[in-house]
Amino acid sequence: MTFPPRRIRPEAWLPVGVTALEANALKVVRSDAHRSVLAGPGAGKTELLAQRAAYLLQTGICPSPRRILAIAFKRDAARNLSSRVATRCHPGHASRLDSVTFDAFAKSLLDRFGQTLPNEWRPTSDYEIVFSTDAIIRQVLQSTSKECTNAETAARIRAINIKTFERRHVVHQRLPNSKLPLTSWQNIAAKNYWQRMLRGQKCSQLTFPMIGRLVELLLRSNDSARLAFALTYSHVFMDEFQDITPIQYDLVYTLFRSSDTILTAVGDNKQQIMRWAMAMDASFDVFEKDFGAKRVRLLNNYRSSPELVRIQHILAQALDDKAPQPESQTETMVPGDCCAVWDFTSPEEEGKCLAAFIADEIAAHNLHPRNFAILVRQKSDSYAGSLASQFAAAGLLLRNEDASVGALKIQELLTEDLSIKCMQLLRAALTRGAGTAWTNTLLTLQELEPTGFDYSDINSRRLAKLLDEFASQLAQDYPAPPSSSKAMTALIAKVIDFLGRSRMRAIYPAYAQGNWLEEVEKCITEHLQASADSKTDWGEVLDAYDGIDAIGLMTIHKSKGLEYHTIIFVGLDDRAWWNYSNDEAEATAVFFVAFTRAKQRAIFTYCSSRGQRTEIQPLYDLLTKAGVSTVQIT
Ligand SMILES: Nc1ncnc2c1ncn2[C@@H]1O[C@H](COP(=O)(O)OP(=O)(O)OP(=O)(O)O)[C@@H](O)[C@H]1O
Repeated sequence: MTFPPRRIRPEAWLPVGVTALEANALKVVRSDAHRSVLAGPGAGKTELLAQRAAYLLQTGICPSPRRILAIAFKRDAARNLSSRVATRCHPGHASRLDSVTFDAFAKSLLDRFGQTLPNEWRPTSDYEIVFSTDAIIRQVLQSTSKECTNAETAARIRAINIKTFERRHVVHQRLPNSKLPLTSWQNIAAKNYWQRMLRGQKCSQLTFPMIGRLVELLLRSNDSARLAFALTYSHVFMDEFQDITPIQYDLVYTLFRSSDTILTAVGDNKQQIMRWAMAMDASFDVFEKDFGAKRVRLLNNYRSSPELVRIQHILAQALDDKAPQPESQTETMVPGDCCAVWDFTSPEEEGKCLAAFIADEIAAHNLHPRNFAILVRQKSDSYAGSLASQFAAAGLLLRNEDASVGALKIQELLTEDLSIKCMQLLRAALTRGAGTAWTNTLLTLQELEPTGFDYSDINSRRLAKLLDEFASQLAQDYPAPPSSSKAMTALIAKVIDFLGRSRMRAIYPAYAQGNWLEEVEKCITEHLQASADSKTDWGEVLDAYDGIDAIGLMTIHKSKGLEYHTIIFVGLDDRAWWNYSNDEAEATAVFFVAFTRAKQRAIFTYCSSRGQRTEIQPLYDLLTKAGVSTVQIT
């Protein structure tokens, strides 16, 4: 694909990389007003944002040096959008899209402006990011209740639920400019908790929700910081808007409500599976009211076959009886049932049958292991062991993407920028025919240039020469993967040194936090060492690192935003869905997310030795209503 480096007239602009967009999507792409886009799975919401970025950048409607800010909830979603834009735009345009997670965005603001917070709320500049722990909350609540002179207040504080304390009483509302007024027992407890986290140790300890609240306060009370942001960003995109928390929404509101920045929010209420993590109610309604955003619906489904879309619609109606009927834009490619429940007598039989089925499908239909995903509700470890050995017996590699390597899960490590850059460089230097890796590494070097890259030939040649020299030396020093962990550590250190540690820290703020860069470096080394196990060819090692030939096993939450030819959900039983009756709506949304990852086929397995299916009967009823049959596999 070639990208125009210069401006295109808006009326001459055409979608890039897709043949067409549905009419409503095109309207949003070209819109000059706030919009909210509600659409079902596979409707092309993320694609719409990528096209809108291309439109705004290529036409100059987002004029240099102004930028687009795209905020997502997860790193892989942020990366998904930036890589779609990178394949649709000239690098000079694509580099003006900042696609970040909410947490990274809030943290970068705290790092830049945190010291301007009022005394009462100012953290130490070397603050640490922590997760709230029951032990600290318990300790704060106990000491607060002991200090209380009023017996009733003390009793109420003692009775606070530790699990929901932070959400309900600490970060539930905007912070005041001065001290928290001690007008309620909740505020007394919250104040002591803030004190403990801000000043209880040598450096402040903050959770991401606390950071969000502090940043909202600092922007509210710092006009010039707010103005700087509004001037920087002409447009803001928010994907998966159904999952936004009140903390994140308040931050967006404070930053952009009074600015000329244009906001686009896309999402699907039926895929709201983060209520446990504070996702707000009716986020689209609130946004539309506050910003005067007009709502647009998309009706196409570019992912799933017509039959899968028909079944999806029955599930969708259980979540929203007014959900419009989407229209599949793809064809059915598989013969027979595209959805079924398979009943097994034992997990061994189940593993054997699934492995044989996938192996046959790969052979018969020219599919690839990555076309399949094994999904589980949670605790992937408890399924991985036995499935992996059955799969290995059938010549298939199953990889638990949820398994930990050091401080990260494999799936998280693979979306870490440091890991991506290191693997690209190793591929470019140590494998044959790695043209794409070479190009991407050059782009990385451009991105990491200290003064910003100017796209002159002389500069491009200078970086290409640098890379060439480094790659040749690496190939000479490491003809085969090192077998000792010491040598592997030295290799990764060398690669990161070449990219430039301080530049990585400057470009990716997460790496400027504590020793996060070194933590990720350790994970990369550990995972590469494991991937190199008894292999002598660099190509095979790097493929193993990326899991290129492996079938991924992951939780439904981790599968969000992804798509596969075939998904196999293992364990449609009460034990896996143990909290089904606590929040039926959310559980049904989780089920909907799993089902809608499939392009061509969705299979659910059940094994009586793992649990009953009484509690989750409503999920089975939905499948039955859609005409999905249950097959006893013997
Ligand atoms: N206009 C289009 N033409 C062709 N294919 C498209 C179009 N829009 C999206 N797609 C493809 O359809 C699939 C789903 O798109 P996308 O991931 O953007 O959907 P989504 O609405 O964000 O999905 P979900 O909410 O389920 O994660 C992707 O493979 C994408 O490349």
